[in-house]
Amino acid sequence: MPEIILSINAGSSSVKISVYKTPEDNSHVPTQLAEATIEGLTAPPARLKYERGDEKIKGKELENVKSQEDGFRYILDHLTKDKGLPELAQKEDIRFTCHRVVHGGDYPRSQVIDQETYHHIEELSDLAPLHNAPALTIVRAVTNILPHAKNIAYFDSSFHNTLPDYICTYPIDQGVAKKNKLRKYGFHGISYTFIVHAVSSYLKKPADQLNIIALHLGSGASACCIKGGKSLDTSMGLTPLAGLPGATRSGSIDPSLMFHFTHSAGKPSRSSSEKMHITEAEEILNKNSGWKSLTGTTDFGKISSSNREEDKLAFNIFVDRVLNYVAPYFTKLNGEVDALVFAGGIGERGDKLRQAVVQGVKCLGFALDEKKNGTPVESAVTNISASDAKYRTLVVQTDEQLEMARGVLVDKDRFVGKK
Ligand SMILES: Nc1ncnc2c1ncn2[C@@H]1O[C@H](COP(=O)(O)OP(=O)(O)O)[C@@H](O)[C@H]1O
Ligand SMILES: CC(=O)OP(=O)(O)O
Ligand SMILES: [Mg+2]
Repeated sequence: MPEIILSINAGSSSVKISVYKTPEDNSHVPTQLAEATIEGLTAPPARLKYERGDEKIKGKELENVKSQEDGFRYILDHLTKDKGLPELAQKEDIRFTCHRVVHGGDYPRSQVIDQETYHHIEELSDLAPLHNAPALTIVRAVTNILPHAKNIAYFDSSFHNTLPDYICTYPIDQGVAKKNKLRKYGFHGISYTFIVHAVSSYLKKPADQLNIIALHLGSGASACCIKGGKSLDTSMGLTPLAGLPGATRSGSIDPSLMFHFTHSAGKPSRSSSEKMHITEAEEILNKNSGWKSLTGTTDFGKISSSNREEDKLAFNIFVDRVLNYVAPYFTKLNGEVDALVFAGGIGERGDKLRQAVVQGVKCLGFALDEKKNGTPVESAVTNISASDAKYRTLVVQTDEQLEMARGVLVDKDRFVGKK
């Protein structure tokens, strides 16, 4: 009998939930029944996008949805009330819930969320202040509302377990580093796993032979150097703050900057609560920096099409910081690159940004077909390279929910029997 999988992706500015049915055969291909996205949590009012077959809702404004948990509750209600989705007429129909958890510490793969895993994820919350705590509010809501469903955590950090020691070690006192587990972890790994699978089937090349420079550019943005299908380097670090700037995040800055920014940097922030213990410095760099601090908006679509000086500056900063990773990753891969991949909300929809980034690495042999780049992407993988480009540039419509649902089918036996 087909079973229902609810796949939940709590991003820093959005909640995306997809509903799948398990296949009748032994394939690892779930069938998507519906997909709901609530975007704009950092630029209210939040908006709903819903797709089930031909039924589509686009941009419905939601006044009372302010957090990832509100978003989850709204979507669950919407799904169970949707008469066109008889497979999910009642909450009890849901057998598996997958949760995207950004920081998984040393967990090398997905885990059933029991008390031990829950507490471990909670302990890691301080290292992903915009993510782990909101994801756990959803886990708690699921435990209350759907007590019969099996909760499984998929970690953004697991994909980067292959980082070599010379890349994930920070040059600081190693006693302190080991005791406090201070190292580069890296994130967006569920998306990078999807990208590897998608590019592998698009190019008909085995995943373990693929070399990719991948850019996941959304509210949070990161770059990943993928060698032989595995993470060799990535721009995020101990936390998702490092590397590229984002909607509300500064990205990498001189670590001393905070000492000069405010003297109360080390004090608990006003929003420190039982759920989130962060200092004023962390609050400033995670929640009050990035595009929001430069331009007043977190909407990179608006920034890209604006002529205001502050928007142009933000755009140029992003292009510059992205380029700071592309050429070094190209050399780390010895120039043997199957594709430069753009993904995430900005990577998939930001044609102007793609154009500027690719222009910046033109000397390496990347070039875009302007028409293909300017056409909204529709398939999972779209080749936007110019016909005479030496290297391929692809846009991948990443789907973290699908990647997690596939994981359930692959690992079902491991989950069964464990509560
Ligand atoms: N047309 C567009 N051009 C560039 N950026 C866009 C466009 N539409 C949306 N975006 C940006 O995509 C980002 C959201 O990306 P997404 O990956 O969905 O976010 P999250 O990190 O919450 O998962 C937002 O910063 C939004 O402004
Ligand atoms: C890890 C991270 O920054 O995720 P998101 O882009 O979804 O906020
Ligand atoms: Mg995201």
